[in-house]
Amino acid sequence: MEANYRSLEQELEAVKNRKVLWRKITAENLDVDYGLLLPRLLGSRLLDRLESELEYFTGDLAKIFVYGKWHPIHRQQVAFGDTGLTYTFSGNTIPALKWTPVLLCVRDIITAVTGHYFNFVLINRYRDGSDHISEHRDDERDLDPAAPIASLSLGRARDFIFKHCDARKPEPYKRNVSTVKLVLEHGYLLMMNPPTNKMWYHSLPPRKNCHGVRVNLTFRKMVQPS
Ligand SMILES: O=C(O)CCC(=O)C(=O)O
Ligand SMILES: [Fe+2]
Repeated sequence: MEANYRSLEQELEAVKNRKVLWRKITAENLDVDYGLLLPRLLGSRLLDRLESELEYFTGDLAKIFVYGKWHPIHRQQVAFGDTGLTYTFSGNTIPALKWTPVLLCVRDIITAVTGHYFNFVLINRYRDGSDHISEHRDDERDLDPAAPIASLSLGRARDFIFKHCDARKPEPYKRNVSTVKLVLEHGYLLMMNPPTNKMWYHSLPPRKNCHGVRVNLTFRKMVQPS
């Protein structure tokens, strides 16, 4: 009775030919594309697989160092990538674990659909609406500044907010630049294209009434260790 059964990897492979209908959103120095990559059931199958096979970092790798103190992160986190890559952000350095077959498969479909190459993925797991990520820019030295970041969302939909750096400044430097809000939904891919991460902060704020897990995969291009 296996004739009609296709493995997750085979199903993902078929997405390589998918024509994503992108919605482009632009503002001053902000350039993002947003579109459905994985049909609902396939997205759920992928989420189930990640939920059963991923183990998230613990201990020092699940902390950040800000304002002179170590803090636990308000979400779970793990990273995979090419051998030897590390990612230093928020005062901590995390290593890339060896790619799993399914993560390589997802990376390759994103490359097929977008034309961009990635050697690293940071995975964030939000257990419920109290897990979140604060305003930040992904502009670290380890990242290739000319490459986009591809962010795949699975599970519970969450608000995602972009804020221009000048809108965060104190008076009289502050400028009134409107925030850009998106709801990141199950199966959708968000491309953050340069120079977005130079000028715009982004966050996934806590949402008290949101119950359920969200897993987000941000595929990135790191500059190789020299
Ligand atoms: O969970 C998300 O959608 C975004 C995560 C993020 O911004 C990051 O890992 O840098
Ligand atoms: Fe980010």
